[in-house]
Amino acid sequence: MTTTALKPVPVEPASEQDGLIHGLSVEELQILCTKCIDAKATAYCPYSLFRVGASLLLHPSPSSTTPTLITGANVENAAYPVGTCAERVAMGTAVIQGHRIGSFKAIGVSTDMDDFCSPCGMCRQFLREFCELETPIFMFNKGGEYKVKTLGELLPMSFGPDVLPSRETLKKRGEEEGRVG
Ligand SMILES: O=c1ccn([C@H]2C[C@H](O)[C@@H](CO)O2)c(=O)[nH]1
Ligand SMILES: [Zn+2]
Repeated sequence: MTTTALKPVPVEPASEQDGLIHGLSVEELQILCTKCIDAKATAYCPYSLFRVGASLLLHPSPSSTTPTLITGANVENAAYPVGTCAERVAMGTAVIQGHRIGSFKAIGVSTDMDDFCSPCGMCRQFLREFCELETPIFMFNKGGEYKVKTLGELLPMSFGPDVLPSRETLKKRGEEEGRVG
């Protein structure tokens, strides 16, 4: 299932350096855009009828000749809150394939709207577990135009695994304080 590739066009100045857009080549940005638009077609959203597609671009491995992407789409449920967003479906898929922090070069999100849809708060936190704060999130509208923000911009002063003391520290502290759990 493929869409005619829409050309990604920024609607705001995007950071460009050495011919790269937020660190992505024109080819990588094109495939990030195409993949999240294609993924949108796989959404299960009979309740909201609001299709969302997400794509995760992996950092290239030394042996890879073409960009590698993992995709997801929103999956809803008759019990509405049980439904899952496209971003978490994509990231969950990546995680079970063994990817972790350091794997992800960029994230793409697309909808059928003229406007730009940014990941919800729950997805921002979910992504925070596995992405650097510098990771760019490209938000594409239905025409392939985009706005881009880093995860850190979308989730300032965030809480992440780095904040938690190690299990060893917690255990030791618990023992010192005479706590059981
Ligand atoms: O960034 C977003 C925002 C919403 N949705 C989904 C959740 C629900 O299925 C539908 C309407 O909120 O869109 C996503 O997948 N990603
Ligand atoms: Zn979400």
